[in-house]
Amino acid sequence: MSNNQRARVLREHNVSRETAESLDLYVSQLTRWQSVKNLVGPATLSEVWNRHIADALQLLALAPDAKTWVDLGSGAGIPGLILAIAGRDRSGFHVTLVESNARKCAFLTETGRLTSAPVTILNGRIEAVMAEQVGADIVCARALASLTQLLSWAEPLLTKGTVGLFPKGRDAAAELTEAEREWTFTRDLIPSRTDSQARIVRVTSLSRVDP
Ligand SMILES: C[S@@+](CC[C@H](N)C(=O)[O-])C[C@H]1O[C@@H](n2cnc3c(N)ncnc32)[C@H](O)[C@@H]1O
Repeated sequence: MSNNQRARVLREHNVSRETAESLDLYVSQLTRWQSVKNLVGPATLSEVWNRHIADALQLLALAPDAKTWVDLGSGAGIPGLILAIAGRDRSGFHVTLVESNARKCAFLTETGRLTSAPVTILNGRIEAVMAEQVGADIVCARALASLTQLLSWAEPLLTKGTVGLFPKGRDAAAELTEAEREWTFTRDLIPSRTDSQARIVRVTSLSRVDP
């Protein structure tokens, strides 16, 4: 793991010493659990600061005033747990992590506790818990499903004022075209800071296309 990569990410995201220490703890937990639980793609661990930490942190800058976040299909806590660690000094900051896999939830619970991250971990299926998340400021999800599926899951929130932030790869424009067959929404395609081909889709004011 490159110390240069770590230093650059911490500098570019203006991370405090205390938060850097907690992110180090997150990385050491991820590395320790990875050997037995395979939480992230094995090839990505050597680039964890850019591929995972910076990729998550860039979302904070897109919603500087948001306090309540919901991360769908959180996996190893990307982006949700990383956001909670970085945002934990902000008053009222809280992230709900929704993850159906129990062993990933065990990792999230232990690592959330060790890093004092303001998280609630919901070990269940997204479709079963969305109604209780209405009113959140932001819903996000990385590497989970097509944009059409994400909008469908997040409909109870996105139709009531929540903003969606969905990191997507190079097919973001095609995913938007497909989603616009079923949904009407306001959207921006924001260039990713970690991958020149990737985009973050920001969605607001969702409604279903009239049949
Ligand atoms: C490919 S992983 C991505 C994890 C993480 N967001 C990331 O970017 O590394 C997708 C995760 O979503 C979870 N998942 C898939 N469908 C789900 C559902 N319907 N409800 C809750 N979690 C789900 C899986 O267990 C898995 O951990």
